[in-house]
Amino acid sequence: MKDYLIAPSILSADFARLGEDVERVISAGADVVHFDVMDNHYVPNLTFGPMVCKALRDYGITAPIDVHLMVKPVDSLIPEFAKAGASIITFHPEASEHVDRTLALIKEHGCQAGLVFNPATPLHIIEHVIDKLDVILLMSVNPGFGGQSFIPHTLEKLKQVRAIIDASGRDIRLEVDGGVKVDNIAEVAAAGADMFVAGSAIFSQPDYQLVIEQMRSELAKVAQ
Ligand SMILES: O=C(CO)[C@@H](O)[C@H](O)COP(=O)(O)O
Repeated sequence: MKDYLIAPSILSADFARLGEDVERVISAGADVVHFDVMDNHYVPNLTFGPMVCKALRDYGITAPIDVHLMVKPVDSLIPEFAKAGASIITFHPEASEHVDRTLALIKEHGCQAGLVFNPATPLHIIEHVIDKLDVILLMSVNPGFGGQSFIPHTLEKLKQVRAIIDASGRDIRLEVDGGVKVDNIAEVAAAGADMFVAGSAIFSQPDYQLVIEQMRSELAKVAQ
């Protein structure tokens, strides 16, 4: 099977017991912690910042932390998140005045770098910065909230980005975020994604391991 990564979005975790809940989901078989940073400016919701990322590291979380910045401006938070233990930092091109500089800043701070595309954001910028990308994240919902429905048009966009990545010959993860569930993950993988953010699908269930196993068994059905 392809090397697929499952990244639970802790937006849907139990904030009152965050360390415990994140440890539980990683022990249940998740690969990456997806850490949604919202500023009530770029998106209409407010979550957490570098202090909470550091608190998870101090608690003993060693899994990669995938920081998705839904903030504007972006740059001042990058050193803070790198210091706090982020592994991957992604941001929205609309939120940075200088996308190339922001990507370079992430890499200078020792993290993997990625761009995030909203459902209506065009993809043309990728060709200008592909040499600096470790991750491309396609939003399959409008950012700001968990529990929304997957926007079907994302499947076509995933196919386009998969073709761009394959043609580049570069090792770039194609991540998808929003409305990913057991019953659509295979279709999303078949369109080209290899990293799956899932919040409500995992954290709303009593048995995280069962959901993650069901997702992996759906992924095992995808033709290579
Ligand atoms: O970034 C976001 C929303 O802005 C996501 O990470 C959601 O948190 C995913 O939640 P589900 O759609 O899986 O419930």
